[in-house]
Amino acid sequence: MNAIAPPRRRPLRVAIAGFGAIGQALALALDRGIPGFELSVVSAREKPAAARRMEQLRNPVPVLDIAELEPQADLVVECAPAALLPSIVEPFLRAGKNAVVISAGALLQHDHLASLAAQHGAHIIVPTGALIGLDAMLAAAEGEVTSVRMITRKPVRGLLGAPYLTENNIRIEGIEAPLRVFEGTAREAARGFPANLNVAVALSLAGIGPDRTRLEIWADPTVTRNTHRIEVEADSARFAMSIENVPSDNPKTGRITALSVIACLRKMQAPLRIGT
Ligand SMILES: NC(=O)C1=CN([C@@H]2O[C@H](COP(=O)(O)OP(=O)(O)OC[C@H]3O[C@@H](n4cnc5c(N)ncnc54)[C@H](O)[C@@H]3O)[C@@H](O)[C@H]2O)C=CC1
Ligand SMILES: O=C([O-])CC(=O)C(=O)O
Repeated sequence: MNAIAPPRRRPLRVAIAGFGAIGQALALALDRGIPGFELSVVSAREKPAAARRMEQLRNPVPVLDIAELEPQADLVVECAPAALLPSIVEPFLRAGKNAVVISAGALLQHDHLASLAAQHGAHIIVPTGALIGLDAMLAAAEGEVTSVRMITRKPVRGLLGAPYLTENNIRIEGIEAPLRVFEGTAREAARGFPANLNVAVALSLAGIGPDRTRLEIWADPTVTRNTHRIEVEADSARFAMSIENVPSDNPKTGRITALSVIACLRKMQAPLRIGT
């Protein structure tokens, strides 16, 4: 007797909102093939430039405005400037569709998004991104966590333009030794460094929240990589981890970030899923 073949589900159509360092790398990966997904549409600020970048794909897709994405896709991957987060994900959540969010820092200013997802049976998924160890952080947070501390060191050009530096008149151009530019909570860091500290917010959401997660930021002319060290004290374990990220075309963004999004999508459809 022939075995009955399981029904073949059609691939999930992916919209990429933001066609920059992360968006382009993800588009190329989807174009090469991630099982269970197909790229259906992207959004970019400058359409002619995006159309030129689209030529790198074997199967080019339309470049539309953010407001036009939802009907064209089953899932959105947000990889745009943080301020655009609500306009990108709200239409998808309202339609009961999932959103992968990489501008994690902006979630703190828009906590209605999680309620919106719950109301419509949708999910917001935050990949580990440029960080390390969210699996251990999530597991430890099932028990008692006493402290979470993160120390970030970035080359000067990875921090230039951060509102906290401007508001506090902190000049980092031309410094010759490491300078600690911030000490505070993940919530304060997200406000002051919106394009730099998504990782601290992701860590805090996995662990003990943005008001108890402590953070130091150093502008460091001696490093070439964005470096994050995490130190956690919990009743289940003590752990310390660090990651040194090779910058992508965008000096503020580590190359591993796009790879984390690709791995996150792959895991969503995988028959065998590894990690918390
Ligand atoms: N969670 C994490 O670990 C990390 C998160 N990030 C965050 O991810 C986001 C994307 O980062 P990158 O790809 O490096 O940025 P990027 O600056 O290279 O790309 C952003 C893209 O969004 C596009 N864009 C701007 N306005 C738009 C509009 N109105 N409509 C459509 N597209 C628009 C820009 O043209 C640009 O191509 C940023 O918010 C960044 O802070 C970055 C690194 C790590
Ligand atoms: O390390 C990186 O590549 C980026 C980073 O800090 C962030 O956006 O949180």
